[in-house]
Amino acid sequence: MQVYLVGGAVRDQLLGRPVTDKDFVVVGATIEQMLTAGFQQVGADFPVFLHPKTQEEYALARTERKQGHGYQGFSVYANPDVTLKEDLQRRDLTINAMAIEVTSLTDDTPLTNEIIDYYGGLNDIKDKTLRHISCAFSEDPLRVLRVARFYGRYYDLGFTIAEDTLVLMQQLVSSGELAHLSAERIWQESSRATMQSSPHVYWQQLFDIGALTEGFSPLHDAWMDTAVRETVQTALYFAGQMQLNLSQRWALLMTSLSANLFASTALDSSLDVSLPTKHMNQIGNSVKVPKVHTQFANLFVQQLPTLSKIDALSAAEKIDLIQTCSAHKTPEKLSQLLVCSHVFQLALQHRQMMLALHSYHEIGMDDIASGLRGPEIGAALRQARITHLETFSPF
Ligand SMILES: Nc1ccn([C@@H]2O[C@H](COP(=O)(O)OP(=O)(O)OP(=O)(O)O)[C@@H](O)[C@H]2O)c(=O)n1
Repeated sequence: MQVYLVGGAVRDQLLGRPVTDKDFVVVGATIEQMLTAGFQQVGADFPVFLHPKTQEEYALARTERKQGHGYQGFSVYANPDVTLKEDLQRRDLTINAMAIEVTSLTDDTPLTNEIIDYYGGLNDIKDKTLRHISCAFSEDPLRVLRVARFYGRYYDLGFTIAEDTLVLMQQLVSSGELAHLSAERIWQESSRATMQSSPHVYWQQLFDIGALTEGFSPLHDAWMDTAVRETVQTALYFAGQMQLNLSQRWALLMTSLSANLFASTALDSSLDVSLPTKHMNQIGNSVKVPKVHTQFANLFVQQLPTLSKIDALSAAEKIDLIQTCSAHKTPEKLSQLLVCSHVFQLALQHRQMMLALHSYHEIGMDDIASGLRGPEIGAALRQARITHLETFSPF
Protein backbone atom coordinates (compact mmCIF):
# COMPACT_ATOMS: atom_id res chain seq x y z
CA MET A 1 0.00 0.00 0.00
CA GLN A 2 1.26 3.51 -0.87
CA VAL A 3 -0.10 6.76 0.54
CA TYR A 4 0.22 10.11 -1.27
CA LEU A 5 -0.53 13.71 -0.38
CA VAL A 6 -2.33 15.11 -3.46
CA GLY A 7 -4.23 18.07 -4.89
CA GLY A 8 -4.49 21.49 -3.30
CA ALA A 9 -1.99 20.85 -0.49
CA VAL A 10 0.85 20.04 -2.91
CA ARG A 11 -0.09 22.98 -5.15
CA ASP A 12 -0.27 25.53 -2.34
CA GLN A 13 2.94 24.26 -0.76
CA LEU A 14 4.72 24.85 -4.10
CA LEU A 15 3.15 28.30 -4.43
CA GLY A 16 4.29 29.20 -0.93
CA ARG A 17 0.72 29.69 0.23
CA PRO A 18 -0.83 28.40 3.45
CA VAL A 19 -2.03 24.80 3.23
CA THR A 20 -5.52 24.72 4.69
CA ASP A 21 -6.56 21.11 4.17
CA LYS A 22 -4.75 17.97 3.16
CA ASP A 23 -6.15 15.25 0.88
CA PHE A 24 -4.52 11.85 0.52
CA VAL A 25 -4.82 9.06 -2.04
CA VAL A 26 -4.21 5.46 -1.01
CA VAL A 27 -3.05 3.03 -3.69
CA GLY A 28 -3.20 -0.76 -3.35
CA ALA A 29 -5.59 -0.88 -0.39
CA THR A 30 -9.09 -2.23 0.16
CA ILE A 31 -12.04 -0.77 2.06
CA GLU A 32 -11.57 -3.49 4.70
CA GLN A 33 -7.93 -2.53 5.27
CA MET A 34 -8.92 1.10 5.80
CA LEU A 35 -11.65 0.18 8.27
CA THR A 36 -9.30 -2.14 10.14
CA ALA A 37 -6.81 0.74 10.43
CA GLY A 38 -9.51 2.72 12.27
CA PHE A 39 -10.56 5.00 9.40
CA GLN A 40 -14.19 6.00 9.11
CA GLN A 41 -15.84 5.66 5.71
CA VAL A 42 -17.79 8.71 4.54
CA GLY A 43 -20.01 9.03 1.49
CA ALA A 44 -21.77 6.05 0.01
CA ASP A 45 -20.61 6.54 -3.60
CA PHE A 46 -16.94 7.28 -3.10
CA PRO A 47 -14.38 5.23 -1.16
CA VAL A 48 -13.31 8.16 1.02
CA PHE A 49 -12.27 7.82 4.65
CA LEU A 50 -11.56 10.13 7.55
CA HIS A 51 -8.35 9.69 9.52
CA PRO A 52 -9.26 8.62 13.09
CA LYS A 53 -7.24 11.47 14.67
CA THR A 54 -6.72 14.29 12.15
CA GLN A 55 -10.07 13.85 10.35
CA GLU A 56 -8.19 14.43 7.07
CA GLU A 57 -9.53 12.77 3.94
CA TYR A 58 -7.97 9.60 2.59
CA ALA A 59 -9.48 8.33 -0.68
CA LEU A 60 -8.80 5.01 -2.34
CA ALA A 61 -7.33 5.59 -5.81
CA ARG A 62 -10.21 5.61 -8.27
CA THR A 63 -11.18 6.21 -11.85
CA GLU A 64 -14.46 7.80 -12.81
CA ARG A 65 -16.57 7.69 -15.91
CA LYS A 66 -19.26 10.13 -16.86
CA GLN A 67 -22.71 8.54 -16.92
CA GLY A 68 -25.22 11.35 -16.72
CA HIS A 69 -25.37 15.11 -16.41
CA GLY A 70 -23.78 17.50 -13.97
CA TYR A 71 -21.48 16.95 -11.05
CA GLN A 72 -22.97 13.70 -9.84
CA GLY A 73 -23.45 11.60 -12.95
CA PHE A 74 -20.33 9.45 -12.47
CA SER A 75 -19.64 5.76 -12.17
CA VAL A 76 -16.69 5.15 -9.87
CA TYR A 77 -14.16 2.34 -10.08
CA ALA A 78 -11.98 1.93 -7.00
CA ASN A 79 -9.85 -1.15 -6.68
CA PRO A 80 -6.36 -1.88 -5.36
CA ASP A 81 -5.17 -2.10 -8.99
CA VAL A 82 -5.98 1.56 -9.81
CA THR A 83 -2.67 3.42 -10.09
CA LEU A 84 -1.80 6.89 -8.81
CA LYS A 85 -1.34 8.03 -12.40
CA GLU A 86 -4.87 6.93 -13.30
CA ASP A 87 -6.32 8.60 -10.23
CA LEU A 88 -4.55 11.89 -10.97
CA GLN A 89 -5.61 11.86 -14.60
CA ARG A 90 -9.32 12.27 -13.80
CA ARG A 91 -8.64 15.55 -12.00
CA ASP A 92 -9.25 19.08 -13.27
CA LEU A 93 -6.00 21.03 -13.57
CA THR A 94 -2.36 20.01 -13.94
CA ILE A 95 -1.44 22.10 -10.89
CA ASN A 96 -4.00 20.09 -8.88
CA ALA A 97 -2.66 16.73 -10.05
CA MET A 98 0.70 16.45 -8.33
CA ALA A 99 1.52 14.12 -5.45
CA ILE A 100 4.06 13.54 -2.69
CA GLU A 101 4.46 10.04 -1.26
CA VAL A 102 4.16 9.95 2.52
CA THR A 103 5.32 7.36 5.03
CA SER A 104 2.09 5.54 5.92
CA LEU A 105 -1.59 5.87 6.73
CA THR A 106 -0.70 7.18 10.16
CA ASP A 107 2.43 9.21 9.40
CA ASP A 108 2.23 11.90 6.71
CA THR A 109 5.96 12.69 6.74
CA PRO A 110 7.13 12.80 3.09
CA LEU A 111 9.22 9.77 2.09
CA THR A 112 11.45 11.84 -0.21
CA ASN A 113 11.58 15.37 -1.65
CA GLU A 114 10.19 14.13 -4.94
CA ILE A 115 7.10 15.77 -6.42
CA ILE A 116 5.29 13.19 -8.55
CA ASP A 117 4.17 15.10 -11.60
CA TYR A 118 2.76 13.07 -14.52
CA TYR A 119 0.86 15.89 -16.22
CA GLY A 120 3.15 18.93 -16.26
CA GLY A 121 1.91 20.63 -13.09
CA LEU A 122 5.38 21.85 -12.07
CA ASN A 123 5.87 23.51 -15.43
CA ASP A 124 2.45 25.15 -15.22
CA ILE A 125 3.24 26.41 -11.72
CA LYS A 126 6.43 27.93 -13.16
CA ASP A 127 4.54 29.38 -16.16
CA LYS A 128 1.64 30.48 -13.94
CA THR A 129 -0.90 28.65 -16.09
CA LEU A 130 -4.21 27.03 -15.20
CA ARG A 131 -4.39 24.15 -17.67
CA HIS A 132 -6.73 21.15 -17.87
CA ILE A 133 -5.19 17.67 -17.79
CA SER A 134 -7.24 15.90 -20.43
CA CYS A 135 -10.61 16.06 -22.16
CA ALA A 136 -12.01 14.38 -19.00
CA PHE A 137 -12.06 17.97 -17.71
CA SER A 138 -15.36 18.42 -19.50
CA GLU A 139 -17.00 15.59 -17.57
CA ASP A 140 -17.64 17.92 -14.65
CA PRO A 141 -19.24 21.33 -15.37
CA LEU A 142 -18.42 22.51 -11.85
CA ARG A 143 -14.87 22.90 -13.15
CA VAL A 144 -15.91 25.99 -15.11
CA LEU A 145 -16.59 27.69 -11.78
CA ARG A 146 -13.57 26.12 -10.11
CA VAL A 147 -11.17 27.40 -12.76
CA ALA A 148 -12.69 30.89 -12.55
CA ARG A 149 -12.27 30.69 -8.76
CA PHE A 150 -8.63 29.57 -9.01
CA TYR A 151 -8.02 32.31 -11.57
CA GLY A 152 -9.28 34.87 -9.05
CA ARG A 153 -7.30 33.30 -6.23
CA TYR A 154 -3.96 33.31 -8.08
CA TYR A 155 -4.62 36.45 -10.13
CA ASP A 156 -2.25 38.52 -7.99
CA LEU A 157 0.48 35.95 -8.65
CA GLY A 158 0.02 36.52 -12.40
CA PHE A 159 -1.76 33.27 -13.31
CA THR A 160 -3.74 33.03 -16.54
CA ILE A 161 -6.04 30.37 -18.00
CA ALA A 162 -4.55 28.37 -20.90
CA GLU A 163 -6.24 29.11 -24.24
CA ASP A 164 -7.38 25.53 -24.85
CA THR A 165 -8.74 25.25 -21.30
CA LEU A 166 -10.75 28.41 -21.91
CA VAL A 167 -12.13 26.79 -25.07
CA LEU A 168 -13.27 23.74 -23.06
CA MET A 169 -14.88 26.03 -20.49
CA GLN A 170 -16.73 27.87 -23.23
CA GLN A 171 -17.87 24.60 -24.78
CA LEU A 172 -19.19 23.41 -21.44
CA VAL A 173 -21.15 26.64 -21.10
CA SER A 174 -22.65 26.50 -24.58
CA SER A 175 -23.52 22.80 -24.20
CA GLY A 176 -25.90 23.79 -21.39
CA GLU A 177 -24.20 21.41 -18.90
CA LEU A 178 -24.07 24.11 -16.23
CA ALA A 179 -27.84 23.85 -15.91
CA HIS A 180 -27.32 20.47 -14.21
CA LEU A 181 -25.24 21.90 -11.38
CA SER A 182 -26.98 22.06 -8.04
CA ALA A 183 -27.69 25.49 -6.55
CA GLU A 184 -25.60 24.50 -3.49
CA ARG A 185 -22.49 23.81 -5.58
CA ILE A 186 -22.89 27.04 -7.52
CA TRP A 187 -23.26 29.06 -4.34
CA GLN A 188 -20.39 27.23 -2.66
CA GLU A 189 -17.98 28.09 -5.48
CA SER A 190 -19.34 31.60 -5.96
CA SER A 191 -19.29 32.57 -2.29
CA ARG A 192 -15.75 31.19 -1.86
CA ALA A 193 -14.63 33.12 -4.95
CA THR A 194 -16.33 36.28 -3.71
CA MET A 195 -14.39 36.07 -0.43
CA GLN A 196 -11.03 35.96 -2.21
CA SER A 197 -8.82 39.04 -2.33
CA SER A 198 -9.71 39.72 -5.99
CA PRO A 199 -13.43 38.86 -6.10
CA HIS A 200 -14.03 40.78 -9.33
CA VAL A 201 -11.89 38.34 -11.34
CA TYR A 202 -14.24 35.38 -10.86
CA TRP A 203 -17.35 37.32 -11.86
CA GLN A 204 -15.66 38.94 -14.83
CA GLN A 205 -14.41 35.57 -16.06
CA LEU A 206 -17.86 33.99 -15.80
CA PHE A 207 -19.37 36.96 -17.63
CA ASP A 208 -16.73 36.75 -20.38
CA ILE A 209 -17.54 33.11 -21.17
CA GLY A 210 -21.29 33.56 -20.90
CA ALA A 211 -21.53 31.49 -17.72
CA LEU A 212 -23.52 34.11 -15.81
CA THR A 213 -26.65 33.03 -17.59
CA GLU A 214 -27.01 30.02 -15.28
CA GLY A 215 -28.87 31.25 -12.19
CA PHE A 216 -27.42 34.74 -12.54
CA SER A 217 -29.09 35.92 -15.76
CA PRO A 218 -30.25 39.35 -14.43
CA LEU A 219 -26.63 39.96 -13.49
CA HIS A 220 -25.46 38.99 -16.96
CA ASP A 221 -27.96 41.42 -18.52
CA ALA A 222 -26.88 44.24 -16.20
CA TRP A 223 -23.21 43.62 -16.94
CA MET A 224 -23.79 44.15 -20.65
CA ASP A 225 -23.64 47.83 -19.66
CA THR A 226 -19.97 48.82 -19.51
CA ALA A 227 -20.49 51.50 -16.85
CA VAL A 228 -22.27 49.05 -14.56
CA ARG A 229 -19.71 46.31 -15.10
CA GLU A 230 -16.64 48.49 -14.60
CA THR A 231 -18.01 50.21 -11.53
CA VAL A 232 -19.08 47.00 -9.80
CA GLN A 233 -15.79 45.31 -10.61
CA THR A 234 -13.92 48.19 -9.03
CA ALA A 235 -16.24 48.11 -6.02
CA LEU A 236 -15.56 44.39 -5.60
CA TYR A 237 -11.83 44.97 -5.96
CA PHE A 238 -11.94 47.55 -3.15
CA ALA A 239 -14.15 45.20 -1.12
CA GLY A 240 -11.44 42.55 -1.42
CA GLN A 241 -8.67 44.96 -0.45
CA MET A 242 -10.68 46.19 2.53
CA GLN A 243 -11.62 42.65 3.60
CA LEU A 244 -15.36 43.32 3.65
CA ASN A 245 -17.62 40.47 4.71
CA LEU A 246 -19.66 38.30 2.35
CA SER A 247 -22.92 40.23 2.86
CA GLN A 248 -21.17 43.47 1.96
CA ARG A 249 -19.52 41.98 -1.12
CA TRP A 250 -22.79 40.42 -2.20
CA ALA A 251 -24.58 43.75 -1.76
CA LEU A 252 -21.99 45.52 -3.92
CA LEU A 253 -22.36 42.86 -6.62
CA MET A 254 -26.13 43.21 -6.47
CA THR A 255 -25.97 46.97 -7.03
CA SER A 256 -25.38 45.90 -10.67
CA LEU A 257 -29.10 45.31 -10.88
CA SER A 258 -29.95 48.98 -10.19
CA ALA A 259 -28.74 50.72 -13.32
CA ASN A 260 -30.03 54.08 -12.02
CA LEU A 261 -27.45 54.02 -9.21
CA PHE A 262 -24.75 54.50 -11.78
CA ALA A 263 -25.88 57.89 -12.98
CA SER A 264 -24.37 59.98 -10.19
CA THR A 265 -27.35 62.36 -9.99
CA ALA A 266 -29.78 59.49 -9.41
CA LEU A 267 -28.46 59.03 -5.87
CA ASP A 268 -30.31 62.20 -4.87
CA SER A 269 -33.67 61.21 -6.22
CA SER A 270 -35.92 58.63 -4.71
CA LEU A 271 -35.11 55.33 -6.27
CA ASP A 272 -37.54 52.75 -7.63
CA VAL A 273 -36.07 49.48 -6.36
CA SER A 274 -38.92 47.15 -7.18
CA LEU A 275 -37.23 45.64 -10.25
CA PRO A 276 -33.76 45.25 -8.72
CA THR A 277 -35.37 43.71 -5.64
CA LYS A 278 -37.24 41.26 -7.83
CA HIS A 279 -34.04 40.32 -9.67
CA MET A 280 -32.06 40.00 -6.44
CA ASN A 281 -34.66 37.66 -5.03
CA GLN A 282 -34.70 35.72 -8.30
CA ILE A 283 -30.93 35.18 -8.11
CA GLY A 284 -31.21 34.44 -4.39
CA ASN A 285 -33.78 31.72 -5.03
CA SER A 286 -32.16 30.08 -8.02
CA VAL A 287 -28.68 29.91 -6.47
CA LYS A 288 -29.94 29.43 -2.89
CA VAL A 289 -28.11 32.47 -1.55
CA PRO A 290 -28.52 32.46 2.25
CA LYS A 291 -31.34 34.91 3.08
CA VAL A 292 -29.11 37.02 5.30
CA HIS A 293 -27.07 38.15 2.27
CA THR A 294 -30.05 38.88 0.04
CA GLN A 295 -31.73 40.86 2.82
CA PHE A 296 -28.62 42.91 3.45
CA ALA A 297 -28.22 43.55 -0.29
CA ASN A 298 -31.86 44.67 -0.58
CA LEU A 299 -31.50 47.01 2.35
CA PHE A 300 -28.29 48.43 0.93
CA VAL A 301 -29.71 49.17 -2.51
CA GLN A 302 -32.82 50.74 -0.96
CA GLN A 303 -30.85 52.90 1.43
CA LEU A 304 -27.93 53.84 -0.78
CA PRO A 305 -29.30 57.28 -1.71
CA THR A 306 -29.67 58.07 2.01
CA LEU A 307 -26.38 56.49 3.08
CA SER A 308 -24.51 58.49 0.48
CA LYS A 309 -25.52 61.88 1.92
CA ILE A 310 -25.25 61.38 5.67
CA ASP A 311 -23.86 64.94 6.13
CA ALA A 312 -27.01 66.42 4.63
CA LEU A 313 -29.55 64.29 6.52
CA SER A 314 -32.02 65.98 8.83
CA ALA A 315 -32.56 64.64 12.35
CA ALA A 316 -35.79 63.03 11.16
CA GLU A 317 -34.04 61.29 8.29
CA LYS A 318 -31.34 59.98 10.63
CA ILE A 319 -33.93 58.56 13.01
CA ASP A 320 -35.73 56.91 10.08
CA LEU A 321 -32.48 55.43 8.78
CA ILE A 322 -31.70 54.00 12.24
CA GLN A 323 -35.08 52.34 12.37
CA THR A 324 -35.03 51.05 8.82
CA CYS A 325 -31.63 49.43 9.41
CA SER A 326 -32.58 48.23 12.91
CA ALA A 327 -29.42 50.01 14.04
CA HIS A 328 -30.85 50.40 17.55
CA LYS A 329 -30.64 46.58 17.80
CA THR A 330 -27.66 45.80 15.58
CA PRO A 331 -25.48 48.90 15.23
CA GLU A 332 -22.79 46.96 13.37
CA LYS A 333 -25.17 46.54 10.45
CA LEU A 334 -25.37 50.32 10.00
CA SER A 335 -21.56 50.51 10.09
CA GLN A 336 -21.34 47.81 7.44
CA LEU A 337 -23.86 49.62 5.24
CA LEU A 338 -21.93 52.89 5.56
CA VAL A 339 -18.67 51.20 4.57
CA CYS A 340 -20.42 49.62 1.57
CA SER A 341 -21.81 52.97 0.54
CA HIS A 342 -18.33 54.52 0.68
CA VAL A 343 -16.90 51.70 -1.39
CA PHE A 344 -19.64 52.09 -3.99
CA GLN A 345 -19.09 55.84 -4.28
CA LEU A 346 -15.36 55.37 -4.41
CA ALA A 347 -15.88 53.00 -7.34
CA LEU A 348 -18.06 55.57 -9.13
CA GLN A 349 -15.43 58.26 -8.57
CA HIS A 350 -12.66 55.91 -9.61
CA ARG A 351 -14.39 55.17 -12.90
CA GLN A 352 -14.95 58.87 -13.53
CA MET A 353 -11.26 59.58 -13.05
CA MET A 354 -10.18 56.58 -15.16
CA LEU A 355 -12.33 57.92 -18.00
CA ALA A 356 -10.77 61.35 -17.52
CA LEU A 357 -7.34 59.76 -17.66
CA HIS A 358 -8.27 57.93 -20.84
CA SER A 359 -9.43 61.21 -22.38
CA TYR A 360 -6.22 62.93 -21.19
CA HIS A 361 -4.05 60.42 -23.06
CA GLU A 362 -5.94 61.01 -26.28
CA ILE A 363 -4.53 64.55 -26.56
CA GLY A 364 -0.95 65.16 -27.64
CA MET A 365 1.22 67.62 -29.53
CA ASP A 366 -0.73 66.97 -32.76
CA ASP A 367 -3.81 68.49 -31.16
CA ILE A 368 -2.38 71.94 -30.45
CA ALA A 369 -1.25 74.73 -32.74
CA SER A 370 2.29 74.45 -34.08
CA GLY A 371 4.90 77.09 -33.37
CA LEU A 372 4.11 77.48 -29.67
CA ARG A 373 7.01 77.79 -27.26
CA GLY A 374 7.85 77.07 -23.62
CA PRO A 375 4.96 77.54 -21.18
CA GLU A 376 2.55 78.19 -24.09
CA ILE A 377 2.80 74.50 -24.97
CA GLY A 378 1.77 73.34 -21.51
CA ALA A 379 -1.10 75.84 -21.39
CA ALA A 380 -2.36 74.83 -24.84
CA LEU A 381 -2.17 71.12 -23.98
CA ARG A 382 -4.07 71.74 -20.75
CA GLN A 383 -6.80 73.67 -22.59
CA ALA A 384 -7.08 71.04 -25.32
CA ARG A 385 -7.41 68.33 -22.67
CA ILE A 386 -10.11 70.26 -20.84
CA THR A 387 -12.07 70.81 -24.05
CA HIS A 388 -11.69 67.15 -25.02
CA LEU A 389 -12.81 65.90 -21.60
CA GLU A 390 -15.86 68.18 -21.63
CA THR A 391 -17.11 66.45 -24.77
CA PHE A 392 -15.56 63.04 -24.10
CA SER A 393 -17.82 60.11 -24.74
CA PRO A 394 -15.85 56.87 -24.59
CA PHE A 395 -18.55 54.29 -25.21
N1 LIG B 1 -14.62 19.19 -9.48
C1 LIG B 1 -13.44 18.77 -9.02
C2 LIG B 1 -13.17 18.86 -7.65
C3 LIG B 1 -11.93 18.43 -7.18
N2 LIG B 1 -11.02 17.91 -8.04
C4 LIG B 1 -9.72 17.41 -7.56
O1 LIG B 1 -9.79 17.12 -6.17
C5 LIG B 1 -8.80 17.86 -5.44
C6 LIG B 1 -9.34 18.30 -4.10
O2 LIG B 1 -10.49 19.09 -4.30
P1 LIG B 1 -10.89 20.29 -3.36
O3 LIG B 1 -10.53 19.98 -1.95
O4 LIG B 1 -12.29 20.69 -3.68
O5 LIG B 1 -10.02 21.48 -3.93
P2 LIG B 1 -8.55 21.96 -3.67
O6 LIG B 1 -7.77 21.75 -4.94
O7 LIG B 1 -7.99 21.39 -2.43
O8 LIG B 1 -8.75 23.52 -3.59
P3 LIG B 1 -9.15 24.43 -2.38
O9 LIG B 1 -7.84 24.92 -1.86
O10 LIG B 1 -9.90 25.52 -3.07
O11 LIG B 1 -9.96 23.64 -1.44
C7 LIG B 1 -8.41 19.00 -6.38
O12 LIG B 1 -7.13 19.49 -6.14
C8 LIG B 1 -8.54 18.35 -7.73
O13 LIG B 1 -7.41 17.56 -7.97
C9 LIG B 1 -11.31 17.84 -9.40
O14 LIG B 1 -10.49 17.38 -10.17
N3 LIG B 1 -12.52 18.26 -9.86
